[in-house]
Amino acid sequence: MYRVLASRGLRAKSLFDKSSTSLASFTPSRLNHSLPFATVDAEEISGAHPAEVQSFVQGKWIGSSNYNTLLDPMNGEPFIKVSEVEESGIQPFAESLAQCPKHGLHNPFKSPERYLLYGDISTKAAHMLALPKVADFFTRLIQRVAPKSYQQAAGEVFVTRKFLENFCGDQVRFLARSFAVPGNHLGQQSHGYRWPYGPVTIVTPFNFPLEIPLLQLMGALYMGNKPLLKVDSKVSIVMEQMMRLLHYCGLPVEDVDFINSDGKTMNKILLEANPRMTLFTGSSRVAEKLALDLKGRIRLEDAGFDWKILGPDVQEVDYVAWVCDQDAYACSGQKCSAQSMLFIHENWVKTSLVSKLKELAERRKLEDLTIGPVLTFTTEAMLEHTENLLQIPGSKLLFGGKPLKNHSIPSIYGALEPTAVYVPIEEILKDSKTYELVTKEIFGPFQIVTEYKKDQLPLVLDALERMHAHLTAAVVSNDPIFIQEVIGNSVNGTTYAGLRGRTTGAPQNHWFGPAGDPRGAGIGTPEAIKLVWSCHREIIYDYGPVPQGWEVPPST
Ligand SMILES: NC(=O)c1ccc[n+]([C@@H]2O[C@H](COP(=O)([O-])OP(=O)(O)OC[C@H]3O[C@@H](n4cnc5c(N)ncnc54)[C@H](O)[C@@H]3O)[C@@H](O)[C@H]2O)c1
Repeated sequence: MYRVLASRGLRAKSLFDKSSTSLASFTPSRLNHSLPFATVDAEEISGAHPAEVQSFVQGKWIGSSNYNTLLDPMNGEPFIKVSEVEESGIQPFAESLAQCPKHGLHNPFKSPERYLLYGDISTKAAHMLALPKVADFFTRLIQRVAPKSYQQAAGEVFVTRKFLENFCGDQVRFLARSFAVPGNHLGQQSHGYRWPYGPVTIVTPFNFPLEIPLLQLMGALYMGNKPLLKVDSKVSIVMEQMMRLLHYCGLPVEDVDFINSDGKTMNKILLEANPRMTLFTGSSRVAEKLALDLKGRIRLEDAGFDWKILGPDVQEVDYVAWVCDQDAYACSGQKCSAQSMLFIHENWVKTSLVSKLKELAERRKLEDLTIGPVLTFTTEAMLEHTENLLQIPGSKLLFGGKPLKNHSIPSIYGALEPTAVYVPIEEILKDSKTYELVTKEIFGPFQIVTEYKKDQLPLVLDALERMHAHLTAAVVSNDPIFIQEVIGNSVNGTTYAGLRGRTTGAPQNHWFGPAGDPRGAGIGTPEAIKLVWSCHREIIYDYGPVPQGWEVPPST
């Protein structure tokens, strides 16, 4: 079986290997009828034509009789059947991971040609994603399962492509660059190497169905690990199709396993298969549980309660209002980097900023998915949270706070107008119960707005100090002294500073991840890949010669 599958992998690879013309001839017009890797048509998936999602283990696609039937978030039709592995079916996944030694599939001393192989796979996959038909396929597929505007979904595909372009050619081997330091005597030198962990697991959430899993998966592979990937079943169809594209681009079939399961089953695999490293992206609740279960062998990208501070210098009100709207409400607020809390300096309060923000939020509409279903909070839960906040003295609803109208979003999901609640800064800090209520992450189109006077910056900094999650932040000001003070007194891992500062944006060209936690992971850049997916190994060469006339010295 292994041989058959391996040769299938090789056949797929040879489509490219014949000559570079095979890619060139893969033009949009040829793609009009079908994509050579895809098993679904993003447009056709429906209650009448449900799609099926499979898992992949030990080189083959597998189904199961245990289906998780997903409802179309736009109309409630049962439209995707995810064949989920049950606890009784985890053995092949654990066995497959166990086949990979701790020293990985490759490392600087073993199979170095695989660094080049992954440069080639990245080149081919990037070319594929650059084809308009393929980019459109993934954009639409993302939209079907994690409804967001076409532009937002296309942005995810674009970042994924750019990331792959960054690791073409020799760039994968450069990730494993080592260094050497001269030793104490002739023949001695110490060399520092980036070493893989071997068998690893990746667990990712629903909100970026392509970008998060693909970037982490490739990072793990580049450094020589063998990953088992689990994506939230609500959206795993996207990565299932991407796995097929990667196989088409020459990914060896035995290098990655892909599992669909619920959280409990995945937890069991993690305990039984004992991966050497796990990358978890998702809620803090699950992150903390896994950190204990896995005895710390984990890196985390967890909750975001992301803040933006508008500094004392008021400029470009229209632009800043627009960025605030995008940060808080694009993807219906379901970005881990979404603006959760806006601190407005009194100088901005005198401007039309909030009314402009309201206007921009109110032009969002379901038809183009600039506002849409919320996948992990119901409408009732978000309305109840709003009500609780409005009990705080001095608080008020700035806009929103009502369910969306005229839709067929099923009630298991949320449908809320873009919402902003004002809470006075003194009240936010008054007691820990209020603080916790105000800083609860609502993964939907929801933000807290507060104001501060020029002598109240210490209160703002105190509010930041008390937060638990330190993912993204923005200091919107061109005043270097103000920026210095805020940055010097805070910790968020991805912080934008300057008039054009935003909280969202996880492109492939800068680090994205939390700070202030030794378990914190990163995504996107060479530094993130090296930190998350490799450890340091030092080899001290000491060849000699032993000095002439050397004698056994006294013991020490
Ligand atoms: N920091 C980041 O980069 C980042 C990125 C995206 C999302 N997030 C966060 O993710 C959260 C939203 O996602 P969610 O609510 O779907 O997260 P979640 O924690 O419920 O689920 C994330 C993944 O973990 C799996 N899972 C759940 N329980 C598990 C268990 N016991 N063992 C193993 N796997 C388990 C789920 O099936 C899913 O695949 C938000 O808090 C958001 O801020 C963070």
